[in-house]
Formats: sequence, structure tokens, C-alpha cells
Amino acid sequence: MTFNIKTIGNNIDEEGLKEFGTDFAIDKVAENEAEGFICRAQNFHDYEFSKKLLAIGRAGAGFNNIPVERAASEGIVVFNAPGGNANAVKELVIAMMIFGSRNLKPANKWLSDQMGTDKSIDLAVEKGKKAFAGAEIAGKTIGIIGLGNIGSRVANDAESLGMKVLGYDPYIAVERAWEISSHVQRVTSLDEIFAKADYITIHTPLTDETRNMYSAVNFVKMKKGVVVLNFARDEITNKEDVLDFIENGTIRYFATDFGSEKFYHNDGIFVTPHLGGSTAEASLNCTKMVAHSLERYLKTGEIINSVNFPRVRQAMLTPYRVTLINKNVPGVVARISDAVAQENINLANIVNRSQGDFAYTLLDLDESDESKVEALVGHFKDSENIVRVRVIKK
Ligand SMILES: NC(=O)C1=CN([C@@H]2O[C@H](COP(=O)(O)OP(=O)(O)OC[C@H]3O[C@@H](n4cnc5c(N)ncnc54)[C@H](O)[C@@H]3O)[C@@H](O)[C@H]2O)C=CC1
Ligand SMILES: O=C(O)CCC(=O)C(=O)O
Repeated sequence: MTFNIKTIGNNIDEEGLKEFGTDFAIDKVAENEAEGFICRAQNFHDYEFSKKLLAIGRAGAGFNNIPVERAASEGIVVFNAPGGNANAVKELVIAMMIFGSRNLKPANKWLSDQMGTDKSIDLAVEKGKKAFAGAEIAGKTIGIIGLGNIGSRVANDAESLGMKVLGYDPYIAVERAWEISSHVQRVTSLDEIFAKADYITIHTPLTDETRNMYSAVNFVKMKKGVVVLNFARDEITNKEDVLDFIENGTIRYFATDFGSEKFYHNDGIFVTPHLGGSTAEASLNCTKMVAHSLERYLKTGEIINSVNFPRVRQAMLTPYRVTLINKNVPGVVARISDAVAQENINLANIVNRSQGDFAYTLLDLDESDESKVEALVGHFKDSENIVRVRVIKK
């Protein structure tokens, strides 16, 4: 069987797509004919998914561009590439912190406005440069909100650059916590970050808690002259409030990956065009990661790095595997097992894992008779609690 994968947008790394094996055809059919999508930041909230679509690979970290709960309810598994672009974002954040501290935006603008001979400009430069004298980051305190793949890397590198590091992440994953330098001080209140940090950077998903976190209600708690960075998501920032707090001197410099017309012309603000994860390396990593996840899911039913279904790894040793996406309600697994028994099929293995309102059930059938497997699937076709059934032949 050949699976059709459709790339959405023109930003998908071609080299990374070569990870797909020979059973996969890339961009050979229309979107509504594909079993899998690979996308970046394209917005799918108003998109009508076709019944054929089984999986979406988000070649990046953030997945707020995809309606993941609706996708689950339509039997579509969404994968992302955790950590695939974390180094890229970390490098840009460190660069932007130094860029701001050294007043490089106004300094460069001033230089670009100089006219005359090299000699006269050199004289003017030596006379005028004191207006842009900056500050060093070593010895300063950085507060990092979110210590995941990106935040943990920023924390470790800031610490090696001589900064005192405060980290806030009430939901930190154990494996990330192990990776963070013991010199990074974990704080349990955001207000401690706001009160103590000379630099503040956020590396969380966009959630109800983080939306508008950079707004007046928190800016008033920050130190005068603070440097604030947002390379996470646009909606974390209240742009009018940023402009007000630059104007009143609280924020010395604001760096962000998400712009606004008023930001571009402000000397205290530096905007990059959503470039955090845009390096050749990150693009390749992320495409490879989601290609692997899609390939594995489509060929074996195993789920790795999904954001809307639990992890399921199970070697396929039987002639047939049936996978079901079902509502997470009582009695479904019992009914599935009953159907297997009614068809007199030997069940070699059953896995059922839930996440939120949906669950994933994997049945390994010790049965080579295709007609019996078809009869079993017939039991599930009209069930209101089962949204997707697939048969995978070894
Ligand atoms: N500018 C760009 O191009 C990129 C932006 N991003 C953004 O950065 C975000 C973080 O990326 P990763 O570090 O790779 O994700 P991640 O999932 O590895 O880490 C996110 C961390 O945020 C923490 N967190 C969640 N809610 C929090 C809260 N209210 N307060 C404090 N911590 C909280 C989580 O516990 C987790 O440790 C992404 O969700 C995405 O929005 C990611 C990659 C590229
Ligand atoms: O795909 C991109 O360039 C955006 C990266 C990003 O924002 C993410 O991975 O969350």
C-alpha cells in the first residue's frame, strides 16, 4: 500500500522528506486525497479535514495553529517535533539579549545615517558612540518562564555566560529537570521573576495562563530598565502595553519574533519575522522527526510524539493489527473485546490508552483469515463511540 503525504505551504524541508520510505508518495495527490499532512505554522482552525486524513505532522514545536481536539474527534492523530528547533530558538534568544544590551539597533541606525568621508565618519563615531554604551549580561539575573526544550537550553547557556538564572515552570518534565544545570534556581512564583530579573524571556506554549502574560499587570512588577523577550507566541504580548512601558522607561528593550507596525520604528524594540525556528538545521530536524512519526503511525499504528493521543509502542508480531480511535467513555473496551470473542479470534495483545476525551486501542490479532478480520471491523463501523478503525496487515 502506498500512503500519500501532502506538504502544506512551501516551507517543508525537502531533504527531510527523503526520510519517508518507498511506501510513501509526497505531493502526488490533492489535499483531500492524502492520508498525511506535513505543515509548519499554517492555520488549520477553519480547515475542513477530509475523511481520508489520518495524521498531521507539525514540523515544529508549537501546535496552536492546529485544532488538536477537533482533530482527535475526527480520528486524526497530530504529531509535533519536540526539541527539533530548540537550539535554533535558543541561539536567537541569546543573540537578541546581547543585541539589546549593547544598543545595537539604535547604534546601527545612527551609523547608517552618517554621511561624509570614512575619515570624517570615524571622527564622528569616536565622538558619538558613547550614546550607545551598553551593558554586559554577565553578572545580571535572567528570569526564564518555561523550562522545556528551549527554556532549559537558554538556562544552561545563560548560566555559562555568567548570568544568575531563575527558572519558573510549574509543569516541568522530569527529563528536562535533569538536563538543567544545578546552578539554575527554580522559583515557584512568577512575581519573584518579575521582581528580581534584569532579563525576562518566555518559552511556554500559548495557553490561557500565558496569553497576555506580557502586559501592564505584570510590567508594573518588573525592575526599571528590564530587557524583555518573546520568542514564543504573539498572543503572549499586549503590544500597546509594551509601547507604554518602553515610553515610561520600565522596559529598556523588548525583543520579539512577532511584529506590529508600531514596533518596527521604535528604537527600544527589535522584531524578527518569526525566525526563531527558521534555520536549515531546525527545518531538517523537525521534518525528519515528523516524517518518522507519520511513517511509523501509518505503517504500524504506533504513536510517538503525538500532541493529541498517548504514546503507544508495540512491536507488531501478528498477521493483523486493528487500531481504533474511540471516545474515552466506560464500556468501550469491553464491547471491543466482546466483538473479538464473537468472531472467535484469538487476541494476542490489546493496548488501550486514553488522553482527554479520546482513547486509542490497538488489537493484535492472532488470525490470518482476512474475512474474519473484516467481520470484526464490521462490529465497529456504526458505533457512536468509535470514530476511526484501521486494519494493518503485517
Ligand atoms: N519563534 C519560533 O520560531 C518558535 C517558537 N516556539 C514556541 O516556544 C514554545 C516552547 O517551545 P519548547 O520549549 O520547544 O516546548 P516544550 O513543550 O519543550 O516546553 C514548554 C515548557 O513550558 C512549560 N509551561 C507550560 N505552561 C507554563 C506556564 N504557564 N508557566 C511556566 N511554564 C509553563 C511546560 O511545562 C514546558 O516545560 C512553543 O510552544 C512555541 O509556542 C517554539 C519553537 C520555535
Ligand atoms: O515553523 C516555523 O517556522 C515556526 C516555528 C514555531 O513557531 C514552532 O516550532 O513552534
